[in-house]
Amino acid sequence: MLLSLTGVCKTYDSGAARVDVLRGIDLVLAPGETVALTGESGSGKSTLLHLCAGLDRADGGRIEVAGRDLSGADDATMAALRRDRVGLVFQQFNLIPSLDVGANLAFQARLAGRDEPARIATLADRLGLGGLTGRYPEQLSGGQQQRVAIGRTLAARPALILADEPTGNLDEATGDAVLDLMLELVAEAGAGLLMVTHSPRLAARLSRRVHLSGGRLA
Ligand SMILES: Nc1ncnc2c1ncn2[C@@H]1O[C@H](COP(=O)(O)OP(=O)(O)OP(=O)(O)O)[C@@H](O)[C@H]1O
Repeated sequence: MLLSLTGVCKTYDSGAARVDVLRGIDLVLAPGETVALTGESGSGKSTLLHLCAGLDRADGGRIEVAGRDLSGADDATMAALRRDRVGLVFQQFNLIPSLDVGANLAFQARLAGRDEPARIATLADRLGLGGLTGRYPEQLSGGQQQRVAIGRTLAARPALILADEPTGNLDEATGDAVLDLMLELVAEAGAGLLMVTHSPRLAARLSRRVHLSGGRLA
């Protein structure tokens, strides 16, 4: 299984306020599956995604990513897992401003030890960025920047992609086009995708939907 969560709990304890955000989450995601994670604002969607990415730790339960148990993993192991197996796409594009589009696209793949210039060029073309590889992020529109962010993630060939409202900053038509492309590329790679979205319309495009409410998934 690509991603497996069993009885995952998370509590935030900020002084007097104690919030049980996740109260026993069970979820499995197989290679090739695309799962939409919906839920009201504050229901814990980003928290759940961060736990799966090893950016934060659960208080209870078990999370396995690509067969590796995250509970006992140290920070270096978590970082290596993010570098080699997990791709993250966030609403903020997080591109590197001092690198041009081509270098941004190649950056994570290089970190993961996958220096594949021909693949990067193909990805850039597929993403409609072929003529823009010499530009810098500030010279791109929001939709173009998000396509670079998605391309950069996919270039590293992650087994699992975790996306937090990846098209949240884009207008509907651009968001639809970017999601189409992302789903196409994810399917070709046989990767798994867990995507947070507020949009039932976008959620309907994925192979499965789960809803977070009251700290549990339904
Ligand atoms: N570091 C933190 N310390 C304390 N409370 C936190 C922390 N991070 C998140 N929370 C709280 O945990 C709850 C879940 O937050 P989270 O960001 O996971 O929700 P979300 O479903 O992603 O929300 P949104 O859809 O608005 O982005 C919220 O009540 C939030 O205030």
